[in-house]
Amino acid sequence: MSDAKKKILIRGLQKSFEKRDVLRGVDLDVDAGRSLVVIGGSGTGKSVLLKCMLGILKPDRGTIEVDGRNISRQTDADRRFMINQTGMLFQGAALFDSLTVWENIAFRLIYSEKKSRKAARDKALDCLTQVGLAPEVGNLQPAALSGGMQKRVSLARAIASDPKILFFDEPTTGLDPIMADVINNLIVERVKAIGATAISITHDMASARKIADEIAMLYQGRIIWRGSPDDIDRSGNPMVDQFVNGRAEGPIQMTMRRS
Ligand SMILES: Nc1ncnc2c1ncn2[C@@H]1O[C@H](COP(=O)(O)OP(=O)(O)OP(=O)(O)O)[C@@H](O)[C@H]1O
Repeated sequence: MSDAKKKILIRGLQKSFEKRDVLRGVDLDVDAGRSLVVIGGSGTGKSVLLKCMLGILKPDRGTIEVDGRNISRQTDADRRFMINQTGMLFQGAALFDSLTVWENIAFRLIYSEKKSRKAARDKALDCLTQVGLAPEVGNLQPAALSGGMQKRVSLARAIASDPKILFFDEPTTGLDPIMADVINNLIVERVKAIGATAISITHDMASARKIADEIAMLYQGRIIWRGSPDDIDRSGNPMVDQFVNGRAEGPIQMTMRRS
C-alpha cells in the first residue's frame, strides 16, 4: 500500500521536554483496518507518542497524517477532525464516578453528538451487550463494578461513537491474566466488527501478541523493529529479544532516576 493510502502516517516525529529528548524521529504508519501495537519499556515515550496522535501534546518536529491530512500543527480544526473519528480506552478505565454506567458510555453521544437521551441510552445499552455485560449494569455506578467490568465499560464507551480509529492505552493493566485475555479477545472482536484502525500501547507481551496485526518496538526515541507477532520471536534484534523475554540482562539497561 502506498503512503497516500495509509490511515495514519507518522514521519520524523520529535518531542523533547527540557533537556530530555523523548521522541527522536519516530517513523510509523498503519493501514486502515489494521491493528498496530507499540511496545517498549517504561519511560520510552509510548504515552508521549499516543498523546501526540491524540492532539494532547504538540510535537516539536515531524508530521502526523491521518487520511492524508497533516494534524501535527494541532489547530482546533485538527483536534475536532481527530476527536470525531477516535475512540479511546484509557489505562485506568477513567469512568466518571458521578454518572451511571450507561451515562458514561453515552456521554459523548449526548454532549458532543447531541443525540437525545433516549437514543443515546439505547446505543449505550447495545454497546454494553457487545462487551458481554447485561443491560441492567447500565444503571449501576462505576464504583460498584470490578476492574474487569470497568474495562469492559470503558471499551463500550470507546466504541459507542462507531469510531474509525481506536486507541488503547495499556488495556490490560491491573487485570489478572484470565480477565486480561477476556479483554484482549473483546478488543480483537470489536475492532474487527466495526472495521476500525487500532493503535495500542502496552508492555504486556501477551496482550500485544493477541491484539496486534503488527508490533512495533519503541526504544531510545525511535522505532527499532516492526513485524508480525509471529516474527517477533525471531526478530534478530537483541533489544527486542530482551524485552520480549523479559530479561534483566542485555543491551537494554534500566536506569533509576533520582529526583
Ligand atoms: N508533560 C511532560 N513533561 C515533562 N516530561 C514528560 C511529560 N510527559 C512525559 N514526560 C517524560 O517523557 C518520558 C516518556 O514518558 P511516557 O509516559 O511517554 O513513557 P511510557 O513509555 O508511556 O512509560 P510507561 O510504560 O511507564 O507508562 C518520561 O521520561 C517522562 O517523564
